[in-house]
Amino acid sequence: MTASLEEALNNADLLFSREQLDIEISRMGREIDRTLAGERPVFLTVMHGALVFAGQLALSIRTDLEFDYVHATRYRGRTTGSDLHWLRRPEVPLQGRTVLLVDDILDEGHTLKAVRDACFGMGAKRVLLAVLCTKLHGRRAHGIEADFNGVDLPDRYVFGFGMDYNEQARNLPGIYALKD
Ligand SMILES: O=P(O)(O)OC[C@H]1O[C@H](OP(=O)(O)OP(=O)(O)O)[C@H](O)[C@@H]1O
Ligand SMILES: Nc1nc2[nH]cnc2c(=O)[nH]1
Repeated sequence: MTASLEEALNNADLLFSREQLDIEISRMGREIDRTLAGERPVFLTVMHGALVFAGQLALSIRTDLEFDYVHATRYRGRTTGSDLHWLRRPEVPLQGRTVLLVDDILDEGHTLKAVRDACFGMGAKRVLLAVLCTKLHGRRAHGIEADFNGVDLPDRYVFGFGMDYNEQARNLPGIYALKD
């Protein structure tokens, strides 16, 4: 049975506060500006998880951005991933464009790998990956890593700051991890 959010919080640790994440996201914005060197990218948010992070990251980037979003989900409210379901593909033409792909978490990497490949399939010339957090373990899909990363995480299920615990907790202002 699904635990309530209260039960989950009683069985979780706060890993990163909002204040700590604010600092890292501002740093990422500066790094992204330097890398873009004035080029206007498609800022492609992967819904739902990236919603909170993407808004804050966009405000930390000074280069102008063209917004679009995709909706792809592999976990669908559960704590283990399965096959990827596309609910929305990019609308903005990506031919010849640099895409800044924005997601909350790089875990096993299957989601971002599939979305990145889809962007290349639509003609993107370069796809840069920006994630709020990266989970450290040996299960990453081959050939996927973040170009811009906020914080590293232990190998535990996390929620908050856009990430869900059974579709709860996305608006918690920090990253929490379930105890093992
Ligand atoms: O690296 P992976 O193991 O593929 O996992 C990362 C993905 O999992 C989460 O999405 P989820 O499928 O939970 O959908 P959501 O964004 O709606 O929460 C998260 O937002 C990433 O997109
Ligand atoms: N909420 C959440 N989504 C994920 N997607 C992949 N890993 C995770 C995780 O630890 N938490």
